[in-house]
Amino acid sequence: MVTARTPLMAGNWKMNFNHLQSIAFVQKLAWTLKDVQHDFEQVEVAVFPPFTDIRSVQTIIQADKLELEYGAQDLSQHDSGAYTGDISGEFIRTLGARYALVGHSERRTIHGEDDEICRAKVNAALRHELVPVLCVGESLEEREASANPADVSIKQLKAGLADVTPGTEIVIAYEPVWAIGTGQVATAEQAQEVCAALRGALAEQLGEETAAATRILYGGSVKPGNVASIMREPDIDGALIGGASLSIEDFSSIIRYRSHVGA
Ligand SMILES: O=C(CO)COP(=O)(O)O
Repeated sequence: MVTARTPLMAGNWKMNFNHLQSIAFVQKLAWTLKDVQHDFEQVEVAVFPPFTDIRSVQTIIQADKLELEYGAQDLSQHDSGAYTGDISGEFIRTLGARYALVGHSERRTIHGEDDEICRAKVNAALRHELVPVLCVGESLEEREASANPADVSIKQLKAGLADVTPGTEIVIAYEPVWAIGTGQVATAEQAQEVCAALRGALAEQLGEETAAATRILYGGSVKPGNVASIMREPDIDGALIGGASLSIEDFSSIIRYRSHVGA
């Protein structure tokens, strides 16, 4: 059973793996975790496949009774109708998904999604009983231009959660843009500083109780070699992993960070 702030290791596949590859990957991941006797009560594992893979991932997880969770990488802010190319939260929920990413920096920069769109998408996810994983984070220019590295993330968090009520399950992912896909991971101290500030902002917006129960993930060049030090920080409750989540070896090693020497 997943309880509040059970560490969450989430693999964001981005636009990788077609549905056949996704089947092979999820089966192999499940076997690998079974082999190492992964304890799913200690660490929750979720994958975020492309939309076209979700049905296949659902079928494998249900057929083999796997304890993996899954979610979508995005969703429409609309529920149905004339929105060519959009995917409704209702469709995603009907496929048994638990999560939906909102406002990943690649959506914000490549697809022009601003805070208002993210706010509408958070609300759409909640309307359809999906847990929104709101992604926030600053670019290098924004970090250098600001006295407080958490400013941009706090602004994005407050805007995205503007309509959320206390006690609602949400997940926050702090992903500094300069650390995504660059191999330049934030130090554990840098990540902790912003995640602690985000928890403070959550407390202001939704109250202490919700802030204390909400998982805040770090994302940006998480690898087997750096995950244990990141996970030692008190305000970091998991990781959102891009590149390394496409390798069974790396992703399962990240999931098993507790077994790393010195962890
Ligand atoms: O964007 C990310 C996850 O959402 C991070 O990607 P990388 O782990 O490849 O840096």
